[in-house]
Amino acid sequence: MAVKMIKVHGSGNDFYLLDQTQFPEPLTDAGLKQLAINICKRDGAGLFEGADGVLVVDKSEHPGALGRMRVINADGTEASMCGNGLRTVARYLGTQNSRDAFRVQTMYADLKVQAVADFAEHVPAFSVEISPVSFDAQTLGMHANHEAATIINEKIPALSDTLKFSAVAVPNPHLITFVDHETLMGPELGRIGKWMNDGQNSIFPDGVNVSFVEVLGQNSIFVRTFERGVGFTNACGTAMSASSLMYVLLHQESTDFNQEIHVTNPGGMVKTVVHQGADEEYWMELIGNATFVKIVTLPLEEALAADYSQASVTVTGEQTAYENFVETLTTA
Ligand SMILES: N[C@@H](CCC[C@H](N)C(=O)O)C(=O)O
Repeated sequence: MAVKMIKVHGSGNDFYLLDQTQFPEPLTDAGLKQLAINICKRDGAGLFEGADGVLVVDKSEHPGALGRMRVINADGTEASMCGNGLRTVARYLGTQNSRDAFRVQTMYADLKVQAVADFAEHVPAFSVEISPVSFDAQTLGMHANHEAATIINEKIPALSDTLKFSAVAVPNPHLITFVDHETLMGPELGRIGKWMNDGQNSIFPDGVNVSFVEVLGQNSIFVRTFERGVGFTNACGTAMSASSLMYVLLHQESTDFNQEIHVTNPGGMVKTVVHQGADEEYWMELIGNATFVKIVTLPLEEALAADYSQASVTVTGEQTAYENFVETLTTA
């Protein structure tokens, strides 16, 4: 049996999108994990250039949801959400069903998604809802500062003498700190990110996505992320949403809810808007590219055995358009 996957990305955070409805029976969780570990490997060991994870699309039984998205990280662990991935899944399901605005089932919520104006020619873009938000240590799987119930803009002395962290689940766990440019580009992010995701530390035993954020100007931030289950990525959509939330909450003197925030990252840019709902709950809009790079087909048995010799590929041409778009960001 052949498996068809689409290589996609949002801000350079890249995935293989696997529609399980192509199979007579969906793959088992063990099969999905093995596939993700095999095909995502970098440096020529995976399928083509590898990926940060696999986006698994399934049918949804939920009324109003056009489909379901599961996120398998490159190391085979499953994440509750993926903001950059959701935009590409929204594009995939929207095209299949000729719909512009709908919901997608994710692990904890059926999230609103919507097609928006292209970022540039052949750079289609989507807006996706990021929620639910929680600061609760139990939800985050966090054991820090003598079992503090929340950590918002506070030092975690075990991690760093100087940095102040905020821990927030959106709903996957994030640790956010605002830093100067030197710290943004320095070694601390790698040190803390690797340590918090070693599976042995007592602060985040299940791991956490760690982001360093530099404020570039009013409603303009740069986010660099070390992702749980992956490592350094070009961008992490939920991290950029969590960082935008903390930017609004901690910089009320210069910004507020419902304002568009320009978020740059090593792979490009997105826009975010932070909202506070009627019940005081926070939620974010994440708006960015949903790029389909190529379509890859290979025998399933071979993909599961990490043999890519019979893989065939059709390139869409969208990556060139995306790279041209990113070029305009650096020359603007
Ligand atoms: N890249 C994603 C997040 C993927 C999941 C993350 N690695 C985790 O384990 O929580 C995004 O764009 O949000």
